Formats: sequence, C-alpha cells, structure tokens
Amino acid sequence: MGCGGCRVRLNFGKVLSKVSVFLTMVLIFTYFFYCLAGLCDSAPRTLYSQQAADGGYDNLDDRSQVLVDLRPPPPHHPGAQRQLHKRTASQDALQVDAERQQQQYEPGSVKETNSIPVSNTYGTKKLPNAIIIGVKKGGTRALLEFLRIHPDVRAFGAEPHFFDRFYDRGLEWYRNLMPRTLDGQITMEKTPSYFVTREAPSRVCTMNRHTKLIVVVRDPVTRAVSDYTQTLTKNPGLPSFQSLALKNSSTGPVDSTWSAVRIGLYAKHLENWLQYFPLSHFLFVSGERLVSDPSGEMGRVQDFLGLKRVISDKHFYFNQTKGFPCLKKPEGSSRPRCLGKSKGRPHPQIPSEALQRLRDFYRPFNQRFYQMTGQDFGWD
Ligand SMILES: Nc1ncnc2c1ncn2[C@@H]1O[C@H](COP(=O)(O)OS(=O)(=O)O)[C@@H](OP(=O)(O)O)[C@H]1O
Repeated sequence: MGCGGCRVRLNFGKVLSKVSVFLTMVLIFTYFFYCLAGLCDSAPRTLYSQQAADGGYDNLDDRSQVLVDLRPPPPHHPGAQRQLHKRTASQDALQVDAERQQQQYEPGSVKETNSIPVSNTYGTKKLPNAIIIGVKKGGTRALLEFLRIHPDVRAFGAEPHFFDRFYDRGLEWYRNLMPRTLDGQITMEKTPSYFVTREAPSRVCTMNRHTKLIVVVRDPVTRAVSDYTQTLTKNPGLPSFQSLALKNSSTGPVDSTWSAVRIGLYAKHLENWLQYFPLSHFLFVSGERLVSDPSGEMGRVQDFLGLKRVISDKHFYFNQTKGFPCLKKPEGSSRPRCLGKSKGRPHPQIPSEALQRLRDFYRPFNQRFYQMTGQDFGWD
C-alpha cells in the first residue's frame, strides 16, 4: 500500500517533469522563432533616449550600424549608461531646444520614417575644441549643420549659451552637454551671442586658450533686417524697423543702442576678443558666400579646423523654392533636406532711405573690420 502510493506519486512526478520539459521546449522554440522574425530587438528604442541625452542625432539608416552601436560601452566607461540618465532640468530644457532646432530642417515633402535611432555610447564627452561664436543671423545654423556631415565633427545641436547665460553652472555641466567623441574627432557647439558678450572671451580663454573660434559674418544691414524679422515674427505689434533703427521717429541718427544695430559693429566686438586670442585663432566665414558657394566656404572651414576636405560640391544642391543651398544627405538621414522655415525667411520691405542711412553708418566700422581681419567682405 505504502509502496503503491509511492509509485503512483513517482509516475505522477515523471509525467509532470515530461510536461515541464515539453513546455520549456515550446517556450524556447517560440522565443527562437520570434527572434528570427526580428521582433526581439527592442533595445535600440530604449537606448534612443540616451542618444538624445548625448545631444547627437545619429539616426542612422544602416541597420548594421545599430548592431555595432548596441555593443556594450568600452570598459573605461562603466557608468556611462547610468550617468546619461542623471540629467538636470536645464539639460532637459536644452535637449527640447535641440530637438526643436533639429526640426529646423524641413524633411521636404516626404516624412522621415526609415531612419533608425541608435545610441552612441562610445567615446568621451569633451569640452569643445572649436566654437561658432557668432554672429546672430549670420548663417551659423547652416554652417553647423553643414559641418555635422563631416565624420570627424560632433556637435551639440542646440545653443548651450554657457559663456553668456549659464557660466555659473560650471565646466562639468557644459562638458556633459557635449556629444561623445572618439580620438581624432572634434567637439563643437554654436552660440552666436558669444561674439557680443563682453565676458565671453576671457571665459573661453580660461577654458582653453587654444580654442578655435569661427565667426560667420554677414552684411550688417541685412543682418539687422534679418534680426528684426525674427523679432517681428514673435511679436507682430513691433514698431517699424526704421523707427527702431533711427532716433527721433526715424529722422535722427542711427540708434546704436538697439541690439539689432549694435551686433553689426563687428570691429568693436572683435577688439574685445583680440585681447584674449590672437587673430590666428579666428576664422571669418562669409555668410553671403556660405549661400552662394557653400562648398568653397566649407573648404576653408575644414582647412581651419585641420579636417580632411570631405564636405564638397557633391553634398549640396540649390533648392529653387527655398532659394538656398540644401544638403543632399544631412547627418543621420538619407534624404535631402533644407533648413527650416525660420532660416531664409522673407524680409519686410524697408524704406531705401533708412537702409542707406544704416549703410553709411556701418561703412567706417566695416572698413576697420576688413583691416583687422585682412579680408574684404564687399558689403559697401
Ligand atoms: N543654406 C541655408 N539655408 C537657410 N538659411 C541660410 C542658409 N545659409 C545661410 N542662411 C542664412 O542664415 C540666416 C540665419 O542665421 P543663423 O542661423 O545664424 O540664425 S540664428 O542666429 O541662429 O538665429 C538666415 O537669415 P534669414 O534669411 O534672414 O532668415 C539665412 O539667410
């Protein structure tokens, strides 16, 4: 009786173990076929947020690159992944800004759907070696986006405003915003207001006196109108350009205290920078030539940065509708793209007399700027 009961329990146990082996096999095969169907590679999506934290936009189209990038980070970065989640509110805000600015690219008529987000957990975050310090409305976004197609350039997408607004947050905060770079790659950012910020030169110099500085300059009169157009878009009730640029209801002298006018006094701002950096540390990019001959201007920029000339004619096409050069293949995309609507927008009509007054006002400052830089930008 006792033996019989034991045998029954033994048989029951054998059946149970066979069933569990069978169920395990079913589970293994199901998972195997599920993976074969490519449905178990959800990792890239979870890691995408990290890539965003990097400030990079590496939406690679090549699926194999995804697998490469999914390898664990190198051993000298054990905490890299965890660290990426430790973000401050301001970093989040900047990221939103970066994404907004990234949307300044127009995907044309077709929505980008085939790019696969991947993370970049390689490399280290470094302080910038080169900064686009100005000028506002000069063409700084175009320059940065053109540079980003170079494999040896990694740039933070938004404007970090470290040397003017957030200096008290410290260099570590700034460094953390930067994308990761590998040996031989350069780190860049652009914040056009640095050029006109009194404290910026000494602060940049304190960070690294070897920093390369790029200034995109544009005819100060057109630049002022462009600046005004941007403010007008945000604030449609703004007084007329001429009433802001000229004192005494447009009858008096030019009002150089108005920021749209003041920013165009390039020689004055450059004097401040030259107290901390020699001229050899600067490259002055012509905003006009960046539009009329982007590859020519990009050649100069690559030489200045010590980069191989990779960006060339074949990367650009002229978009007739936009009226500007656009990229055939911007970073992270296989589709041609132009900068967004806020770049290259139509300017309001300004009375020619007001424009002439401004032209006359700027002439001596422009001449001085040409002398200082050894370059004639042909604005007169
Ligand atoms: N390729 C291309 N596409 C579109 N726009 C281009 C391009 N190259 C230069 N530009 C000129 O860039 C001007 C905006 O300058 P910034 O990017 O420096 O502006 S900002 O300071 O970052 O707001 C912008 O000024 P507006 O024309 O007044 O909109 C453009 O003239």
